Amino acid sequence: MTGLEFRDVSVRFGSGHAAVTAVDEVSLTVPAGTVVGLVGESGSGKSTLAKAAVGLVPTAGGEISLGGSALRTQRDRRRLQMVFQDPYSSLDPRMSIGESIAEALPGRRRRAARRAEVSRLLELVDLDAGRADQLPSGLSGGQRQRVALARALAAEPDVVLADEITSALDVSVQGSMLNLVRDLQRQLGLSMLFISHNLAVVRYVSDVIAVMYLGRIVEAGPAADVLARPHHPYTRTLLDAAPRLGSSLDDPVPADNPLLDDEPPSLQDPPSGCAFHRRCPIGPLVMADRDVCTESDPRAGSAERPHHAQCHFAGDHRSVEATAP
Ligand SMILES: Nc1ncnc2c1ncn2[C@@H]1O[C@H](COP(=O)(O)OP(=O)(O)OP(=O)(O)O)[C@@H](O)[C@H]1O
Repeated sequence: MTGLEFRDVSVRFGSGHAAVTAVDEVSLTVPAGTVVGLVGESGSGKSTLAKAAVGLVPTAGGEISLGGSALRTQRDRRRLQMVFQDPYSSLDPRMSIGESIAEALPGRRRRAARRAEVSRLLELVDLDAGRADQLPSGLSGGQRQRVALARALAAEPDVVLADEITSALDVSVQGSMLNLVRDLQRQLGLSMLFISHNLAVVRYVSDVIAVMYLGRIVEAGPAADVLARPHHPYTRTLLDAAPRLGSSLDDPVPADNPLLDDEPPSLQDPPSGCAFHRRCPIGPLVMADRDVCTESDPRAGSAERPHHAQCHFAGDHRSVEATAP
């Protein structure tokens, strides 16, 4: 079982002058039993990549496979379950939470068996089984998001795609949601693509971190490695901007810091060479070689190593800075 694999996947929206490549030849694997954190600014293409996997947007190229087989039909894609940011709109307000979860259970079951399974799932997400008959309106945002997660798990997915599942929650309950994700991963060996624009959140749950910028994965690797030795200047910028989480999540998750204070370039008119060169903090330090950053696309040089980055100076920044005048 190789997990979920994106190979050279592209997604385009619009046509003619208005065309944008929201996902640009992305390759990424979510190995079985692993949480892969996908981080990047708003508009970098994170949601679009996940939506392509579940068939909500069509791909313009590449292949998405699960366990080594290409996902082609909606039936194949049911092995993936997506949980969205907004727990208010993702549950039917007229259905009890028990009914919502039961609806996602595969196969036919007797009533008592369904109820038992719903109870098990509610308890799995730390909700009292006695709540099964409540309507979502009786629940807080954090509780609804737990129900949304239970509903996703009810479908017995191979991979859960969690898209900003803590962003709409009160800062004070984000920590317990992240703890739940971590517990579930340990308990069930869950495979997850965990999307957030907040690196402080991603670092808490992820085994692997992938960094997305302007439709591309610009760096990916084992989480500890990426955090300790970021190869790409964009990742370093995100790290500098991310408030640190302590070793325990008893404290609320720190509020978001703006990642960078300027806007990312337009997808309609992407920069030449390296897509990050106009904002790159090391650009001015490597003046002599700067043509390479403005003229040459670094992706051509990136290797398929466990920790890799699309930067002409990947891994060299510290020495570049040390030798800069
Ligand atoms: N249905 C669509 N039609 C046209 N453009 C779209 C569509 N969906 C997304 N886009 C564009 O694709 C780009 C990537 O958007 P996407 O939502 O995937 O980014 P993101 O990294 O998930 O950010 P956010 O957290 O803000 O959703 C953006 O420029 C967005 O405007």
